[in-house]
Amino acid sequence: MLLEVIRKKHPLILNHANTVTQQHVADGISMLGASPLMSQEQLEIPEMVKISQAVVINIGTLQETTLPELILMGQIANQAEIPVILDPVAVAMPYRSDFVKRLMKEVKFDVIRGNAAEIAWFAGMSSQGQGIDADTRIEVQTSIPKRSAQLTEAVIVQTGATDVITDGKRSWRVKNDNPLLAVNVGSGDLLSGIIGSFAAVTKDYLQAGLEATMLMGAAGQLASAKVHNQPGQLMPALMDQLYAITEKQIEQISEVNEE
Ligand SMILES: Nc1ncnc2c1ncn2[C@@H]1O[C@H](COP(=O)(O)OP(=O)(O)OP(=O)(O)O)[C@@H](O)[C@H]1O
Ligand SMILES: Cc1ncsc1CCO
Ligand SMILES: [Mg+2]
Repeated sequence: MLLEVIRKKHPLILNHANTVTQQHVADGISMLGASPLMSQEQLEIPEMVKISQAVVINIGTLQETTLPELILMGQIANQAEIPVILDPVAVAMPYRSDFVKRLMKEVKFDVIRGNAAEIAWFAGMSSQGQGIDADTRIEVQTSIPKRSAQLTEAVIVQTGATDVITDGKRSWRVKNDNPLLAVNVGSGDLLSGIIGSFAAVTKDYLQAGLEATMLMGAAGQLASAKVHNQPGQLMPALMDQLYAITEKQIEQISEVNEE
């Protein structure tokens, strides 16, 4: 298991976060044992990527003027062979689709983490979801994330009531009992940062995606049990669990099936 490796190595995770949830992302990465760094300035990107062990690009509050910075971030990381994770927030909206196409022309992404509507877009399916939220009707078909993985050559982590982790050949489902996570804006962004933390300590990005998703699911369940249906209390409780959770607890709590 990789969590103990993260806690020992304390890898540096460079994030282009969105401006809505970046505090949650930074806190979560730090609580679980890695080290977050947020940057949005193109001129410092080369020196920042150089000291990082993973790069996470979240397009939640994208701007046209930041595209060159994101390309530079991704390209330097690609050259340095450190993992690059994409969180394609609301990618099915036409302008965002175009933005991500231009980004993916220049940058190879190792892992893409999104909800079902976002992941379906990479498979050529045109559901536009509802802004940042997925259309839950298309959530659990493994064939769609598999196709997305094959077309992008990235590991796909599709989140929802059931999470799917796939490289297009092997696939796992992780079942969640955490509806409080779904209403907390930024839990997906946080998971993308956590995936960056796991990918930072292994070249097996499929395993990184799986273990990160299991951690989030297990920590989410422990936190949900503590806050008694008060979703506003969930984020601090989740942070406490990310800090304290053990690999043994994750194994005991997670409901994981390989397909
Ligand atoms: N209906 C649900 N039941 C249980 N868990 C869920 C449900 N929907 C999402 N989750 C969990 O919530 C976390 C975030 O996934 P979600 O699909 O909501 O991401 P997202 O839409 O990108 O969120 P955001 O944009 O707010 O960050 C994941 O860990 C996922 O397992
Ligand atoms: C609400 C919202 N809008 C843009 S990014 C974001 C956070 C969820 O990704
Ligand atoms: Mg999202």
